[in-house]
This record gives sequence, C-alpha cells and structure tokens, in this order.
Amino acid sequence: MTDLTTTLPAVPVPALVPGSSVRPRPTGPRGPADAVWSARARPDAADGEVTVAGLRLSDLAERFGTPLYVLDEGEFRDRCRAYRRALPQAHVAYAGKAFLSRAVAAWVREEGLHLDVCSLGELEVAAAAGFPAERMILHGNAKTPDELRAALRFGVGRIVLDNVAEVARLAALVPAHDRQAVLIRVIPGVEAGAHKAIRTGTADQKFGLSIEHGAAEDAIARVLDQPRLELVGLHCHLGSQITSVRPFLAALPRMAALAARVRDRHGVVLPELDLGGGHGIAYRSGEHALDPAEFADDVMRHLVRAYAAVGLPGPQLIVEPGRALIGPAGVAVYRVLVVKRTGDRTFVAVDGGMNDNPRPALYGARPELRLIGRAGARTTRTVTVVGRFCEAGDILAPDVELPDDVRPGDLLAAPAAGAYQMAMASTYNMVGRPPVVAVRDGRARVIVRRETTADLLARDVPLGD
Ligand SMILES: Cc1ncc(COP(=O)(O)O)c(C=O)c1O
Ligand SMILES: N[C@@H](CCCC[NH3+])C(=O)O
Repeated sequence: MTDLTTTLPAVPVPALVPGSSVRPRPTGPRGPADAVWSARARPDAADGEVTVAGLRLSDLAERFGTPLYVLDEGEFRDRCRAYRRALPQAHVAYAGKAFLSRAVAAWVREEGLHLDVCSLGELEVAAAAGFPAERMILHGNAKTPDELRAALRFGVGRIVLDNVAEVARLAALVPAHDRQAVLIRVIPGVEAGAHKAIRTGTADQKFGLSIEHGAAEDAIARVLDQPRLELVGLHCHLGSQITSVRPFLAALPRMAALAARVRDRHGVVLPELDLGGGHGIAYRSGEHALDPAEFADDVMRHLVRAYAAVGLPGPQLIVEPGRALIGPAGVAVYRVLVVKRTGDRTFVAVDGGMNDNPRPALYGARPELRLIGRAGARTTRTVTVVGRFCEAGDILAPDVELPDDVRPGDLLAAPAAGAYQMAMASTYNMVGRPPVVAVRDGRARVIVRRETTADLLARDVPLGD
C-alpha cells in the first residue's frame, strides 16, 4: 500500500510575499468545471429565484411538490460531450450507479458513451432504454449467478472480474465455442478519494485483486487458462470524488508494469486499460473539480510514456466517470417545515433529508443550501438544516448562512445534487422517494415519479394472505 503523500513530490504552495508577483492559487472557481450550478441555471436573480433551463425552481416545486430532484438534461449531455471531446481516442463509460433511469440511459446512448453497470437492475434499466449491450461494462465485487447469466444473455461487451472465484464461475456459463471479453480489476496501491468509505485504490478494502501480493497475477494466469474467456485488459478504480489528476498519473506506471509482466510471462499484450472513474466535482462555491480537459491531457501523455517505458504500445483507454457527468446536472429542492431554536442552534427542518441524500451522514458531505423563491432578509444567521427522519444524525448541513427571516413554507435548493443522492435513496420511516424531473429548453417532464404510500404498501403482503 502506498500513501501518495510519501510517493509523490509535494506541490509547493507559494508564499504570499508583500510586493512580490507570487500569489497563492486563488481559492475561487477556476472555470466552468468548478461551477456548482449548471450552465443553464440562473442563480443570481435579485428576487432570489433560481431558474434552470428557463424554468423557475419555485414553479417546479409548486407543480411537482417537494422534495424534488430537478435534472438538467442539457448539462448532462454537455458533460458527456465535453468528455468525448477531451478524450476522442478513449471510451467514456457513464457509471450508472451515480443515477440511472431509462431516460438517463437513453441520453447516454444518444451521446455515444459506453455504460458501466453493476447489477442486474442497472443492466435491465439500460436494456429497457435500448442501450446496446456491447457498449456495457459489468462490474461488481460479488456478482450473482443471475447477473453473470444475464450479462452473457444480453451480450454485455466487457465483464470486469473482481476475484478468482468468478473466473471459473463465469467461464462455466459461457456457451461452448463462445468467448467473453473480460478485464481484471486490480488494486494499484494508490490512495485517493474524498472519504475512507470511497477509497478503493489500496489493499484494505473489498474491491479488486492486489498487484502487490501477487493475487492479480494469479487471477490473470487463471483467466488465460480459460478458452471461453478473452482477457482484453486491466482495470483499476482508485476511489471517488478525486479532484487532482496526480493519483491517476501515479497509477499508470503500476498498471503498465503489470501489463509488461503479463507480456513477459504469458506472451500476451493486453490491448485495453480501464482507469475507472472517481472524477470529483465542486459541491460548494469555491471548491475545485477535476477538469476533464486537464485530466485528458495529463493522462494521455503519461499513459503513452508509461507504456513506452516498458516497451508496450499505448492501450485503448477506458474511463468511467459517474458523478462528474450527472452530479452538477441535479438540484434538490426542499420545503422548510419547521424553524426552531434548541440549545445554541437554530434548526431548520425540511421535508427531505437522509432518505434522499444519505451523503452527509455517510461521508460528512455538506451540500450548499440556499433560500429560493423570494429575496429574504439582508441579514443572515447560521442555522443547521436537518431532515425529517427519525435519526438525530439526519443533518443535511450543520452550518448554513440563511436569511434571518427564514420560515416554514420557504424553499431551499441544493445544487450539484445529481449523483449518489436519488441513486442511494431509501424509504426509511415509510416515506416514499422524491420524483426526478428532467428539464430542457423550458420544458419539464417527470422521469421518475414520486413514490407513494400505495407503492410502499404494494410490497407489503396484506394480512391473511
Ligand atoms: C468501478 C467503478 N467505476 C466507476 C465508478 C464511478 O465513480 P464516480 O462516480 O466517482 O466517477 C465507480 C464508483 O466509485 C466504480 O466503482
Ligand atoms: N456513494 C459515494 C460514491 C461511491 C462510488 C461507488 N463506487 C458518494 O456518494 O460519494
């Protein structure tokens, strides 16, 4: 296991010397990639209103109810295009776990991306949207036999093997005279990611096979022994919400060295390298995102160099961003139900919370919440915005500056809400999940409807049955 802080040279932070031209890097956004609101959002109106794709969020809240998730289709498509433009030689696969529905799968299909799926459910949603199976990549640290069978039946393009047991299990399911293209997920020993729970580049977690301990090479030998499996490449995924390109660059020579050992030991040149996803976004004003163009420039340069250094041609690159494509396209809208003072704090309780956004409770994430729909008082106070669920830890943000006169009935909106919120939503306390409304060119359409109590009761077996 390698701690990046010890293996990579520290980036010197220039001191602010009076009268000198050396300035620390600005803490504000550097460009569009750092924006927390989508490019089609107008968040700065004097009346406090925010519009997205020409629609007022308060009108959408009125029409569809709250809590509400608004998804800016144009922003999502723009981001898909930006990635394809930045990486014309690579395959860009949208990681559906960030949020998937039939509409989203159709946008991904139309934009010509590949799709990373990690369950039978994701596979079937994508298939229902007409997504071509050969552009799908199946992941999972513990794929069920049903998932493996379905992947073969649908004709999924790539299956990423995560453990040795899967090698024989999958090979046994592939029909005679057929071959399934697979990659092997390895642990490169590079630590990256915004929180321990989402770091997957080092050995002390459940995903992948360690390079360091020989597990990866053992699995590779076993795959090469299976005539019904075709090993086309290596895969690694370092973690999530990574805002610097450095960890990706650190992984490249390690992946190249492993590819070279495969060539030396087995005489096989692996044509593909999947570097996973993990590209970070700005959740709050002033935070930095991983810029796709910068990522592309640096990674392509270092990739060719790392492979050339071991005498291999540059492989076909695959990347799998999820959050970076859908995160900034989403906005969560809540209605304030209660404002109360307890102890030293003012609590502002909204009609959503940890059920639709478990990220604050899981990773200490802090969404940027703001009053919308009216201007609000000029003076502000620091409040704690909490949800409505039966957990003291159901805190969306512990310290938000809101206008002094915030009151029940007000609307709060959080940008950058498109990834890993609705996708991870639950029905705790028997509260149905919010709808997702896609907006484009002044028009709104429900792409996932609100979950009703009738939906919840539909799964609950009536008494006497
Ligand atoms: C294998 C794999 N690829 C891609 C992703 C997408 O990650 P992100 O949404 O951080 O880009 C994940 C999740 O972290 C993953 O496990
Ligand atoms: N759910 C995590 C990301 C996990 C990515 C899954 N591989 C988050 O919200 O940050």
